[in-house]
Amino acid sequence: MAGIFQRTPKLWTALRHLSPHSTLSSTATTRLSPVDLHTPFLTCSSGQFVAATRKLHGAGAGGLKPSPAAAPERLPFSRVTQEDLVFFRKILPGRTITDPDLLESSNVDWLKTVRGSSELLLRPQTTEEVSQVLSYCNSRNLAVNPQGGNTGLVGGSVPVYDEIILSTALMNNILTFDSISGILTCQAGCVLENLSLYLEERDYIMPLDLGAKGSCQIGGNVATNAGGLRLLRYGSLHGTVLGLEVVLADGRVLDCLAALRKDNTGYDLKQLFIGSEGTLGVITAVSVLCPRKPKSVNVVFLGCETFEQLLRTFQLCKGMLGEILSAFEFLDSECMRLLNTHLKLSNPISECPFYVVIETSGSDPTHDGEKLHNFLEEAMTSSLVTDGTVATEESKIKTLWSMRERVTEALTHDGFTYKYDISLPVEQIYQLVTDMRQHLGDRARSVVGYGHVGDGNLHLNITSPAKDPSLLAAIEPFIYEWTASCQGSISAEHGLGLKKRNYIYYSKPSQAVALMGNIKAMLDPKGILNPYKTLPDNIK
Ligand SMILES: O=C(O)CC[C@@H](O)C(=O)O
Ligand SMILES: [Zn+2]
Repeated sequence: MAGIFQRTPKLWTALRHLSPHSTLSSTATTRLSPVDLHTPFLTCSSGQFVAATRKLHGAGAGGLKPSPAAAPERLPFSRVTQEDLVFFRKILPGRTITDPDLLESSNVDWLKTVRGSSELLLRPQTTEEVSQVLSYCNSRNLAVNPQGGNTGLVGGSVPVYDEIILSTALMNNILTFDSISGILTCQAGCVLENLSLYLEERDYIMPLDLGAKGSCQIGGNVATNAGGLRLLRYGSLHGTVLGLEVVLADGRVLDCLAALRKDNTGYDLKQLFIGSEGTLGVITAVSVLCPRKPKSVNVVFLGCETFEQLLRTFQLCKGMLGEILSAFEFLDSECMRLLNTHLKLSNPISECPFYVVIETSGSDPTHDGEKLHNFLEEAMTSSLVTDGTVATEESKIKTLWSMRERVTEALTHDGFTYKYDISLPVEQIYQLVTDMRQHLGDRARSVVGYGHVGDGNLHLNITSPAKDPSLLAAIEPFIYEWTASCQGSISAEHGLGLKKRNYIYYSKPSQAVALMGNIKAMLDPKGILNPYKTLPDNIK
């Protein structure tokens, strides 16, 4: 059951044509009944559908070679020989892949913007096998590209040249789950969605939820420090990952897989590997602190006239929904246009410059419903929102979430996409989109803004009919300079990978980058792990 509310009779009339929902008006003549808000449901996002489409469609137009600027020279690593293959086949029988057709999808990133030319894919099942592989590669000076679900957006998960692809896909066992503490321990190759389903059967959820959950793997999520849609509520993986098992470049196994909430015995080494994009070690197992599955989830889709009103809605929402607020996401009208045009998704409310997806997750449907009702009434009477719809039933919730989760997919049908993942003080996040539009004029096909308002994380995406170096030159370094002028981050949650590594200095001082270089040299002296990623080509 879903409800729609609106500010004016005219809008209400328009909305009634869209679907036969109940209404909540600011004049309080018709209100959302408690039933609308209290209907129980099982899960709260449409990740499965989005992930499945992601798998099928891949990305849109554009070249498959990294641009010369993005591609450094091949470093002097050894090349795989027949003797090497004999060794790998001995330790990984049937899982040493050299067939070019089978290698194809592992050599290309999801966006189809980076293509490597690896001739060897290894599929270990155990930590011991990973250790044997790395120990051998290190001694032979063979470069290795660790790979999870290959859903990354910065070219971090595919080889640049002929690096050996080390896939974690077959390391997909759940090791333990403690139903009292909620601590899950599993191998790195477990697909995020499978973990979510496993946990939901036990009344828990993963603290992480992403549009790519049908394909992405937990090891890859941790390696990129993926943020996603629940970060506002459950925090980043730096907090929810309690332990890691990592195989170092020389094959040593670092067992930091403790499943403890508190542990102050020395430096917290696992933190180094969270977000290191496979450059410091290969994550082979993870223990994660999982929240209880909420008993009551509501999703609201709202329209705002200005970004200023959207921010005031966020402020109001934090105050009035408090502990039950679990997501506050936005998309602009350009995103809505792409969803309509390319995916045929229809706008569930009337047209607005900005749209907001708010999710509440709590333990008491009556309490949560009342809070949400009061918030919506206040948001309307103070004219912060112009239109909206509420969903409590699982399928409606999925439909509303897909308006936000499928923007990435819609963009792939719009042309070659330049992607930016920026952290800024929340008041400034949309100004960047406005300035970029003005700066580019009609040189871009679309300039869209969406993202995680609750985390101050903007996804600014720009499309053109095909890859366009002059457009790129207009975007960069403009966008990085703009971000740096606000002390923002040029990578909020996607990592630096191949594409962004040389822009690190816009967000990190040279001392910090130099220290990162020292850490890399200490843990991986030959530099065999995911070369050409994360760290800049020349460390100052
Ligand atoms: O496509 C993007 O740029 C963002 C993808 C993802 O981080 C999201 O929040 O939807
Ligand atoms: Zn995101």
